[in-house]
Amino acid sequence: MSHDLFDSSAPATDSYNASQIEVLEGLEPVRRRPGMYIGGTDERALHHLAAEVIDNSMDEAVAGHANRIEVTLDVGNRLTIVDNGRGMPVDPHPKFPGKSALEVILTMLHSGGKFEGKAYATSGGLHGVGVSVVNALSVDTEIEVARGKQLYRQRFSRGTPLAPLEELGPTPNRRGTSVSFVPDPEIFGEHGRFKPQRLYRMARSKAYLFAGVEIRWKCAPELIGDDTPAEAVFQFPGGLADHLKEQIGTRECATAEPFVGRQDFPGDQGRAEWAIAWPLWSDGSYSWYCNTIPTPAGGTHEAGLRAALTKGLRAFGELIGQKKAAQITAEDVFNGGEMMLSVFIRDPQFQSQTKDRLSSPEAARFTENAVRDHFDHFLSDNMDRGRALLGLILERMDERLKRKAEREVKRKTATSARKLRLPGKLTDCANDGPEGTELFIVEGDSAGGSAKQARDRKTQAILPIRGKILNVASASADKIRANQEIADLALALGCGMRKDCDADRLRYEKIVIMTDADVDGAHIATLLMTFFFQEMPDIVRNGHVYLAQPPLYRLTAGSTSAYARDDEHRAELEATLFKGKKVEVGRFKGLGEMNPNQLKETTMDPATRSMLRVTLPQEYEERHLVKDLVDRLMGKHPEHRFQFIQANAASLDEAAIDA
Ligand SMILES: Nc1ncnc2c1ncn2[C@@H]1O[C@H](COP(=O)(O)OP(=O)(O)OP(=O)(O)O)[C@@H](O)[C@H]1O
Repeated sequence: MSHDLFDSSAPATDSYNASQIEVLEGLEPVRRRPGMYIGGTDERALHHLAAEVIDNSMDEAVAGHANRIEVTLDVGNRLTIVDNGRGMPVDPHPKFPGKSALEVILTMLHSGGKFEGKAYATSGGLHGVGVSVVNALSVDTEIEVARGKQLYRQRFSRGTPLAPLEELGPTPNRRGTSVSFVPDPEIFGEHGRFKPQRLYRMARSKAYLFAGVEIRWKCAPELIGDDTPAEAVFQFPGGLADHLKEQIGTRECATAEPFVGRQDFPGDQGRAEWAIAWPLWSDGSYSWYCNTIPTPAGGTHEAGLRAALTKGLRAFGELIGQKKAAQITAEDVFNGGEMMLSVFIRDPQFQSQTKDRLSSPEAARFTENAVRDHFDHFLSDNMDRGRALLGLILERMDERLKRKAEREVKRKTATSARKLRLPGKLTDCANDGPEGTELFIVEGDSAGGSAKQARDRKTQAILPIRGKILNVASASADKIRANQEIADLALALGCGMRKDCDADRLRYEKIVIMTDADVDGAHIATLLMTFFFQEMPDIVRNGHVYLAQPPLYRLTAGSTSAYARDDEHRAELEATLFKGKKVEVGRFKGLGEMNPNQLKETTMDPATRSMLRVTLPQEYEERHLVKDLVDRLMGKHPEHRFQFIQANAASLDEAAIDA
């Protein structure tokens, strides 16, 4: 059966067929779009490669299989991470004949041992993507595995194995994995080099997060430029508390001891550890982790901590009769605090492969419950300590409320002061600030009345002007200054005139000249444009001035009706929409004749109206001739006008002469 849609005479689509549908295999998608996997190709992304490999060794440690990790940066931008864990599996993979598990891990996305929670309980790895991405984006990767007293090795370049897995012979005293790689300059550029200081900090913070691991840092001396040591050993039996102590140094805090704790979640679901202090002077510092992965953007574990601390302080306030404490917000508790929170949970969910933010919903409840109990004890076991902390937080709360009240007063006085200076006949819009607001300059009071009803009160202001305003091109400066209409206009716009004109101070985003669609209306619009050009040229140049396009006719036939801007538009509508129909034509004598709904629909509502933006003719503007043109057309000497009309008459079409 034939159908128009399948018509063979349709334009050829031969080139769009199965051959156009690509499936990126293996690690190709990673090289094509590295950003999807590591968040870009900048310095941060480069260091993300290091984090992926270190995280794998940390997962081995947290699972109880490793207690030592070495991080070594060598010349040639080579980074090597060695652990003494179980070693990546090397046996042939049952699903991929001829390939070892190691090769599968390194060359296939979504291969890993952390999906099921059998080999690891609370791991940072979960997507099975990390080390294969590192491999794809490295020009030289070398993996060594010591397992079952045997040593194995395989090398790769840009994700492709250079040879099959080699068995190198016995290694009786060694076990674990070594991953050594050089990031690909094709991806990260020639300048994409590891920064010793960044790696050093990364290695150190990992050690704080898990007391059961020792991390050794080594860096080729020629790479060390700053005060980063070339060698260091990190082990922190006190975990986060050690880290916090170092960070606080000798600063005085609200409580002599920090709030430090650790709590398992019920049902073997993981645990939370935290270390928090409130120095008297601090800008605040926050470190959140999940399964040793830093989550700088926070997430659900952080939300749980917020809730626990805020509710805990409010409850303590109630306990000691401090009613004010009910108004404490998380902002009061967090601002100026130095906080570290590390949770370990099963099967965590992050917002992306770069794991910046934890999104597992259960982490909020687990963390809140775990912390809350300890915090209640921290406050009430030693009442002086509780009072001291509550005192500091209440001070911060008072400051916040004071700032808020001041802002409120400032805002109010600013608005009322401004309102005082505004002309009486201006009907202003409710929104403060120019964004999205419009001033309609309307001809005559009756049109002003309709416009007031038709406007959007929030964003549209109305300024009615009476009849023809002064022609500024032929008036003296004194006369202009003395003119009330112009003074009102200038006040409403707020941007100053002549030398003082500053388009940035304009009180509205758009100024819309809305006059009747007749000769008088055109004359008034011309006078206004002359005014803007001469007195406030920048607001024209910056495109703030518009001409409304009210219709001249309303055409009706039965239940169909439409508006026509001018005679030409009317003829067009009669020949199309109303073709063959008996049309009733109504002519609007002025804007004031339209009812507010019609005015809104045709001329004022941004969704349905059309407007013209007033611009300066480019070729005149470039030659600084606009002023000259305006003077000739609008200035004191009628003979110049006459000459202009004679010279240009041929180009004026009949319709214009008609008008
Ligand atoms: N140092 C290591 N020791 C033991 N096994 C490892 C080591 N590094 C990686 N593996 C194994 O390789 C698998 C794949 O690692 P990969 O880094 O690709 O992903 P992942 O850690 O599972 O998840 P993610 O993509 O979230 O990092 C791991 O799940 C683990 O089974």
